Amino acid sequence: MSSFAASHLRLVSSASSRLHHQHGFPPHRPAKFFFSSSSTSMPGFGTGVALERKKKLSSFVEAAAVRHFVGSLTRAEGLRFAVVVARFNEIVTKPLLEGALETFKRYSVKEEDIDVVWVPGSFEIGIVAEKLGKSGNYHAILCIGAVIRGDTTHYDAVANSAASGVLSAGINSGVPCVFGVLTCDDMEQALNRAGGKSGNKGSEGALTAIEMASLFQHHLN
Ligand SMILES: Nc1c(NC[C@H](O)[C@H](O)[C@H](O)CO)[nH]c(=O)[nH]c1=O
Ligand SMILES: CC(=O)[C@@H](O)COP(=O)(O)O
Repeated sequence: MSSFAASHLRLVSSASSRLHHQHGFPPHRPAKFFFSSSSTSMPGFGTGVALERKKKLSSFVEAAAVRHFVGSLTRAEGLRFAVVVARFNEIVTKPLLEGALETFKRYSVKEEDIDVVWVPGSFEIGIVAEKLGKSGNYHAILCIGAVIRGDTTHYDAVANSAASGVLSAGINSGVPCVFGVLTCDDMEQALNRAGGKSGNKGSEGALTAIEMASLFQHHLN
């Protein structure tokens, strides 16, 4: 398992209903908005170490009452995803998509819970992501593209539009939209990030999509 995934697993949320009752917060959203099952704790929470530190560090006492909400990578079953992929620079976006699909599979997302939508270029990703988000059919949308610098300022326009398009799609639809669009100076940089020596950013994007989908579905719903 990658260190990225391992750190997610360590960060599984924990808090006790005792704290909930003690502090009576949030008054309007009781159990449902609260932590879900996990025996794994934030480091130091509810342990002898925490009690020891409580005595020494009054600020830690306050910190112990703070509730942490983190999406889980191990509760992906049943979550539905769309992947919006740009055909432009397909030699890069195809391996990014493959990396994403492999990662979804590895984290127990079923093939029938994933739809892949192709668009001409990264500029077109945002509008499609927003429509998919608003459809109510998906828990998260992963956006994949590769913008590679040319001779003119066209690169900046496409890269910035893709970023703001994906951001707007998430905000306007209320569904997490993940930015898996490479913005590279040359093809070598792009291929290195599509399964080459710098990893696969499509795979990383899938992990982010699972975490965000879980956060929304299991904690913020
Ligand atoms: N140059 C790149 C583009 N350009 C195409 C645009 O995304 C768009 O399809 C066109 O302007 C029509 O609206 N797309 C990329 O994904 N990557 C590029 O490097
Ligand atoms: C986005 C690009 O880099 C490319 O398609 C445009 O290249 P150019 O700036 O050389 O026209």
